[in-house]
Parts: sequence; C-alpha cells; structure tokens
Amino acid sequence: MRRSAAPSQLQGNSFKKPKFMPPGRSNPSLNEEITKRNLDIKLFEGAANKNTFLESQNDPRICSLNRLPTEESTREINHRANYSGKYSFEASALATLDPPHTVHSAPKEVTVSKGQEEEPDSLVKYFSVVWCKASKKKHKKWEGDAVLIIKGRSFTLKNLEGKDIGRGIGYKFKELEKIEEGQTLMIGGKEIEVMGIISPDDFSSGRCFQHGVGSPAIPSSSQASRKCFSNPFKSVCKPSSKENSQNDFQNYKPRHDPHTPNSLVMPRPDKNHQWMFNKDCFPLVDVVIDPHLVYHLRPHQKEGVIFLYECVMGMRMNGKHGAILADEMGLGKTLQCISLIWTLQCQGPYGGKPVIKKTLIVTPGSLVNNWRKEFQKWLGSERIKIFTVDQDHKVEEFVKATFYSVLIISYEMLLRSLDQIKNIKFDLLICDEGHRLKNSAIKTTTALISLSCEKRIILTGTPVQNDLQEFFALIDFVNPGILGSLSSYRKIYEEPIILSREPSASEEEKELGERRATKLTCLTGLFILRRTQEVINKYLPPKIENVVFCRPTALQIELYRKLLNSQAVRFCLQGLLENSPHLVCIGALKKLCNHPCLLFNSIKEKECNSTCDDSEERSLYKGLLNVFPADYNALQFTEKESGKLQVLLKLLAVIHELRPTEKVVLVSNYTQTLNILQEVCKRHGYAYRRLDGQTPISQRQQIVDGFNNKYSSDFIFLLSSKAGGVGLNLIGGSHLILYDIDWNPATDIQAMSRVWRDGQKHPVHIYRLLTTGTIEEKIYQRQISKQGLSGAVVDLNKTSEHIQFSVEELKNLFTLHESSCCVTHDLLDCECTGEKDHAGDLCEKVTLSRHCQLGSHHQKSDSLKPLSMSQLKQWKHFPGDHLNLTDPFLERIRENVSFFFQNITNQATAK
Ligand SMILES: Nc1ncnc2c1ncn2[C@@H]1O[C@H](COP(=O)(O)OP(=O)(O)OP(=O)(O)O)[C@@H](O)[C@H]1O
Ligand SMILES: [Mg+2]
Repeated sequence: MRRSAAPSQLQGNSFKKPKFMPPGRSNPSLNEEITKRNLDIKLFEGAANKNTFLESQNDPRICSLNRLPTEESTREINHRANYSGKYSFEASALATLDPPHTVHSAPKEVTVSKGQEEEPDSLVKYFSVVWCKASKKKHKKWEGDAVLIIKGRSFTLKNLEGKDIGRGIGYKFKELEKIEEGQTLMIGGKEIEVMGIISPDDFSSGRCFQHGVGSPAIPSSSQASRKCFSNPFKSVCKPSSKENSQNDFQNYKPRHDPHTPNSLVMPRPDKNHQWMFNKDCFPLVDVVIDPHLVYHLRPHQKEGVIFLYECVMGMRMNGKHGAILADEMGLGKTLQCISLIWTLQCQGPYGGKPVIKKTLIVTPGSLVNNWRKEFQKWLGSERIKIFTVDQDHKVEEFVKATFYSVLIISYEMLLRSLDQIKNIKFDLLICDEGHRLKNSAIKTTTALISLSCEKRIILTGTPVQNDLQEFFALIDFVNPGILGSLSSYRKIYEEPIILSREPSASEEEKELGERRATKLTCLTGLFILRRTQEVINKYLPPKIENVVFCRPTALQIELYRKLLNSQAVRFCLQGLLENSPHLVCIGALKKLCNHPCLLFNSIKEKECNSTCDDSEERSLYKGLLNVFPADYNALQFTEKESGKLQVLLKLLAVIHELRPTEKVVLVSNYTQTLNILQEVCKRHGYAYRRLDGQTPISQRQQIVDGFNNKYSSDFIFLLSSKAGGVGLNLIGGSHLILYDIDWNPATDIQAMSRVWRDGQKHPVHIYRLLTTGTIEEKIYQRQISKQGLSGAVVDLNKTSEHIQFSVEELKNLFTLHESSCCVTHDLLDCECTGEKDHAGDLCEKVTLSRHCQLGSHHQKSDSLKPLSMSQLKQWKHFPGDHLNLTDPFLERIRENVSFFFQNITNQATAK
C-alpha cells in the first residue's frame, strides 16, 4: 500500500530509522549524535563482517525454518508484535542494533563532475531512501520509498517495485562516496532522504524491495516443549464470567490421546500466534489426528498433514494461510487433505474449538466422485457429510441441509453456481489439479479469487516452478500479496532471474539472478511442499517399463513413402508453411502408424467433402487410394495391416493367457483409434470399458469403479489419456499399453501414473508402442531430447500446434528410416552394436535437470519427469531377435518387433 508521506516509516521497512523528519529540517542540537551514529554504523558493519547474526541471516544457503530467530530475538519480535500487531522478520533482526535517532541537514546538491576524476568505478553502495520531486516548498510530501544504488560515479534510483525512477552519471565520486544515512540531498532533479544503508546482500537477494509481505513465523514448538502452555495473557484479557466458566481446564481435553505411541500431534502455535488468534484466552489443547487415519497414513503423508496444518493455521508465515501441495502423482494428496479437513472440523488448538466449519473442494469434473469415494474410503459415511454437486444435486440443497460440511464441485459447475457459492461462508478452499489456476486472467481463477476464504490449498502433481509467471499466479492465489504486485515481482524476481539465464549474461547479472532466485525459493518454500514418487516406491510393486519398436507392415511402408513424396510434403520442406500444411502431413503419418484404415477414412472423407481451401490435403492424399486393395473396406480392417496392432493383439493374448486375472489399460490420444481398439476387443471377445472425452462426467467414476472391482469380468480399459487421464485411479489394471505417442511427455506420464500407484497389488507392466523408423520414433526422440522438454514439459494443453518446426526439423520428421531397426538407439551413441543384450548400469540413473526457471540447483529430482536420452541409454536394450529373451511377454511379440528397451523399478520383488 502506498502512503503519501514517508512510506517506509509506516510500513515496517526493515531499513527504516525510528524517527521520521521532513526533508530539509535539521536539528543542530543532535549533532553529537551524528558522530555517534556514524560510529555505530561502522561498529555494526564490523560486527556483520565477523559472522554475526546478520551474516547468517543473509546467507543464501540457509533458507529453511532453521534460520529463524533465536529465543532472544524471538522475545524481541514478540515485544514488537505486541505493539504493532505484526512484525517484520528483518526488522526484528536489526532492531537489536537500535541506532540512535537521526539528524537531517539541509539538502545538498550533488554535483556532476566536470573534470576527469581518477577514482575507481568499483564503489557500490545501496541505500534505502524516501524521495520527492525537487522543490523549494517548505513542507514537502514524500512520494515514496526507493532504493538508491551508487556505482562509481553514477546512481540509479529504483522504487520498491524495482522500477527505475531516476538515473544519473558523471557525478563527483567524492560526493557520492560520502552519502550516508540521514542525509538529504538533491540528485537528478529529485530530493531524497537517506533512511538507511542496505547491505549488498539485501540488495542482491531482493529483500530490500519487500514491504508489507508476510514474514516467516517462529518455528513451532518441538515435541519436548509440549507441556501445556499457561497463557501469558490471562491476566491481561479478562474473559467474561461465561468464558471463565468455560476456562475450566477439565473441559478442554484433546479429542484423541496425544500420548499413545503412534499418536500424530500437531505442533502447538507459538506465543505470537496465540496472541493473534486466541483473543478469548482459551487454554491450549493438543490437536491430535484421528488414530483411525494415522493408522493408514504413510510417513510422507504425516509430514504433509503437519505441513498443511501449519500453513492454513498461519503458523508458517504470519498473516498467510495458503499452501501448495505439489506432491508427484499418486502420493495421496487426497488423503492428506481429508485428514486435514477432518481434524480442523473437529478440533483446534484454542480450547479445542474447531477451526473450520465448511470446506469447498473444487476439482476437475471427472474427479468429483473420486473425492467422495476417498472420503468414504478413509472416514466411512457417518463421520462427515459430503455433498457433491452434479446435474441432479444443486448447490441450494447444500445450503438448505446444514449438516453437510464439505461441498465438492467441478470447476465448470463452480462457474455456473458462483453466485450461490459466494453467499456461503467457506473456511477452507481446496483446488485439486490446481495447476489450471496458473493463469490469473482466466474465468476460473478470477471466480476463485473472488471467494473470501483465506485458507486456500492448491493440489497439483506437476512442478510449479517451470514458468515464473505461472508460478506467481499460483503463489498469489494461495497467499495473496506475498510477492507484491505482478509488476514489482517481474522487476525484482522474474527479469533478473531470466536475464541471468541468458548465455550473454554478465557475471554480475548471473549473480543477481541467482540470489533473487534463492530468495524467491526461500520465501515461497515455506508453503510449497513437493515430494517425489520415490517416497512411496517401497510400498509399490515393481514396474517394468518397455519401449517396443514395432516393424511397420509392407502396406504401411508403401503408403508412408507415397505420403513423403507428395506435393504437400515437398511444399513443407521448401519452407512454404502458410496454412500449416505440415500439421496435416504429420496427422496423416500418425494415423498411418496407428492403422492404414484411419488414413483410408480420411482420404474418403476428403473425397466426399472437398472444399477449395483444402488443396494441400488433397495433394497429400493424391494417388494413395491406389495403394489400398481395390475392395478395401475400412470397417473390415485387419491387424495384418498395422505393425503396432499385430504387436498389440499378441500382447493382449499372452497377458490373457499368462495372467488371466490381471487387466489392461489401453491408452490412445485419438477417439478414432480407440474405435479401432474397441472393435478389436469385440472381435476377440475381450470384455472392456471405455472412458473418453464424450463420457458423461456423471458416469466416469462408475466406469472406473467397475473396472477396478476385482470381481468384474473386464479385461481392458480403453482410455483417452487427454480426455480423462488426470487424477484417475486405475489400479485394477496392472498392464498399461500406450498405443500412440503424444508430443507432450506429460500426457504419457499422466497416463502411466494411473496404474502404478498406491493400492496396486501386481507388478506393473508398461508398454509404449512405436513404429520403427517413422514419425513416432521422431516424436519420442523429441520427448526425450532437450528440445522436446523445454517449456512444454508439464502442460497437457500443448499439442503439435503449439510447436514450431524449422525446415530442418521438418526434413527430419519427414524421413522414413527403412533400414534401421531402431533409429532412437542409433542416436544414443551407444557402444553396443545393437545386436546383443546390452544392460547399462541400471542402478545408477543419470538425473535430468528439470526445466525450472528457478534454476537447476533449486530442483529435486522428479521421478515422473520425462526420461532423457542419457537415461534411456542406461536401460536394458536388445533387438527383437535377441536369443535370450527372459520376459515371456516380450518373447511372444518379438516376431513383429525390431528393438526393445526395458527398465525395471523396484526390481527386488519383480516377478
Ligand atoms: N496411505 C495410503 N495407503 C493406501 N492407499 C493409499 C494411501 N494414500 C493414498 N492411497 C491411495 O492411492 C491412490 C492415489 O491417491 P490420490 O488419488 O490421492 O493421489 P494424488 O496424489 O491425488 O495423485 P494425482 O496427482 O494423480 O491426482 C488412491 O487410490 C488412494 O486411495
Ligand atoms: Mg489427485
């Protein structure tokens, strides 16, 4: 918030001095103090150099709660907090130094140097200042806080949003060098008063720009100090007689016994929190998670529940109640939230009073019923009353029947019922798959922002730091204002960080970007939690992943050659890319790889509905029909026409034979391909269920449940990954076949995570089918090469239409490699000849850097991130005709396969 006069004085700026005086006014009687203060500053600088608290405060490596104030400084904080209602972390650190009051001399014009000065350009100093336009008026009105940067003989003035508001060069070095705290001076047409010195560290970390943001709270009390806290304010705030009677300690027992060996007790709020939130002086009561839930919670989930509790209670950052739980897919974010809701709904630290009454859960439509099921799974149907909104159950019902405490609604329905929702007081808001809120301009985000609930949780399985703008939107949603305005965030964090990543960045820019990134991570790290799949690996069965390179059939090869020789492809390669004809060409090649009948259908369709603007497409298909047999009927397609379909059928047959009780999830990105696969199921008598974009939301959970039910006779689950893959649990299946490949690795990863997750009982087999030498291999290579990863890694909405291709890339895409048994292997630079079984060092996998704009050192390894070329090289790999194929499933399909890659996770227990 901007104030008209001396903003820093009012906003808890850590560099402020205690007393404000208007510009130009001096107080000669305090002259002695000037000298004393200067001395003090020197002493303080000396002390800071000697590894004092200040130094550790500024150490970028220390960014955890561990570096929060010591007992002593905590006392200081509490003292301040008692007066101001809030405190600044940095301010408290400096407060102990308590510099004496300042004296202001008349403003002095700093002059521009005329002659050549010989002083070094290395002088760099930073000051916090207030400024106003230069004028002769007696009573000045300061216009704002700013940061003054003196560098050699030049200066820059930046406002607290990081924007330059003044610059000047060629000043007298001696005058700039002398600038010190308390001084008022005229510089570049502005009058400024120097309010404090900013250390280089505070500048480079960006801390000097923060104003009015939440500050980390004091660490929660340890187990050791879990003795009942006798309220220090009891005598100060006298409760009413009614409250007095309530204050009978006997009545304030924890809901569950905190002393049983496996109890999970929430950290107690610190004194500051109590001061803020326990105004009625209730005694402290331990908040204990229901033992029924604790029994099921995995260790990482227990940590997660504590994390969420601390965040929403405002115990991690004063005044901020939001959290982002970004655990990788399948780590049980739902259960962690359910545990939190159930706890807060029944308990609270102050007199045991429940913290929340009503919770709103917003989730993709396909997961509304999954949430209901999870509530039922973990809490039964008696403990908590859940209301799910659908066509037949409207929000009004929830309002009327007061016993419901949780409302689950899809994002789409939320928009439709926003007016009613706004009238309900929700105490906790959970946004599942909340990555969609990364754009603050879209309707869903603005609708959710408009809800007044301050305890907000985003759940997402995808990393949130890949794009700094999206990162801001998510952070600002859960903890509004924590990073300041968007424009200041851009100046202070985004621009320096992005600039530092440019190859042309100077050392100085690199260092600044690095420090700002560290600061940003520290600041936001308090309320973002991400754990990777590894934490539950030990609870999961083995996962056997295979990349299967299927030989194309003669028909496919002939059609492929024709397509590549078409006029449309030639135009693309000449760079004539208007109207994006390359997309049509790519589409045709992909269809052909799935099955020639799909291409046949497209050609026929074009013949029937030809318009004048699709000349490219017609030129692409020219002469193709002649390649098909004269009596070809797409409805009577056979597996003999498609290499992948041959492999698929053999694979289904061998699974059915060797594992009659196990089920298969069969994934494609295309409805037409799913139609073919469905037809195959029918022909072979395989019982199946299907979920794609057309499946009504109300039926989805039923379909999933039916498949997961161990008594169901289903063998196959046909899934359109893009349409409904996100968040689904398909643990009824233990074999997953990716029939085609998407440009975006995230789509495939999403699909694969549906089966290898908590609750899975069988070893999981994953098969990725690719047609050898074709565009499918190229897409795969793009997925695992750097180019494919950049930017698009986690965005399910990104398709080939968003990808720019150079003519060179198109040449590569439009090449058929007929003689190679695996182009991908050829590119790996692998020392094996591809003729023998080659198993690299399987134990030690190379870690791939995630493309996170916050930089590589801020990342933890993500196990569900796309594979890299170098990782693939470590996989076991062998040609289809390899002699010793021990895997019975691969053995059965080898005839149609030119090459395999295989990797086993959790091998110890693999069967
Ligand atoms: N402690 C547990 N014990 C057994 N099963 C669990 C446990 N926690 C979660 N599960 C099960 O694991 C599956 C995955 O959980 P959940 O759907 O919450 O994952 P998620 O983190 O939301 O993943 P996604 O990002 O894919 O949505 C569910 O079937 C859930 O019931
Ligand atoms: Mg989920």
